[in-house]
Amino acid sequence: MTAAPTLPAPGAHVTVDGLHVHFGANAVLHDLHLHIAPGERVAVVGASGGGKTTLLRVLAGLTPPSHGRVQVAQADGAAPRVRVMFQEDRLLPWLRALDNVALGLPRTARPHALAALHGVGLGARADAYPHELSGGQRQRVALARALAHRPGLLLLDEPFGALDALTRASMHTLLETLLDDTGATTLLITHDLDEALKLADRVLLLRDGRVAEDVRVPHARPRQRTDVESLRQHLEQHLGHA
Ligand SMILES: Nc1ncnc2c1ncn2[C@@H]1O[C@H](COP(=O)(O)OP(=O)(O)OP(=O)(O)O)[C@@H](O)[C@H]1O
Repeated sequence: MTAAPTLPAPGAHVTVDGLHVHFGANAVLHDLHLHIAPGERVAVVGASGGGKTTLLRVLAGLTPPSHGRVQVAQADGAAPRVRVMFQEDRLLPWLRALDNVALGLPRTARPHALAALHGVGLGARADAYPHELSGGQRQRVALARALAHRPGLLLLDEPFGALDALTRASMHTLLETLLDDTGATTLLITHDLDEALKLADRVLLLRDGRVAEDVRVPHARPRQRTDVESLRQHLEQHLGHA
């Protein structure tokens, strides 16, 4: 019998070598190289249309590379579990919150799905349909669904972009706690430099289809604004030219 995936997966290792993605004549990613260590949290920023979502989709296996090598590997050799969370929650409207979280998990993992829902503070709303939840609550269900699969690699595409500032701030705190618990390697696409500097260990700036800047964020938690202010200014300056 196959065991239910109830144990945390160690973070996956990501290797991208010489990645090119073309859509017809449009060369979106051009000789991109990237290594992400297990458990690392990387934010990706850059101009609109600069290829951030394309990179995420390649890592998710949704867009094939035109050239190059992309590898997502678990340290223990297990098949990597990759989950994606988008700006819109993509919950199935006809399924209750718990059923949305449990979708794709074996029946034996249902208690685990409920635990994930508790983890995002929505254990009491397990029977609610998506339309009965607020936007922030639906994103929390989406986050529980992503994490219930114990991903080795969590890919987040502007997951909090549609939320108000207060809800976004509480989602940041929640995400940090949950990532500390799961150890998932994380790639976060964001337009918000403050969000990038708050949540990530590294910030990558994409320009001309490549990684133009790769900066490490000081590790102190909670981070003080002064720790990251010079980094923010540095990235802002480069974003201006992205
Ligand atoms: N399936 C596709 N077919 C053709 N062109 C595509 C496809 N997907 C993306 N593109 C093009 O690739 C380029 C990069 O798009 P992508 O969504 O990766 O950028 P982005 O950096 O995520 O942008 P944004 O910050 O606005 O979300 C754009 O010019 C876009 O039109």
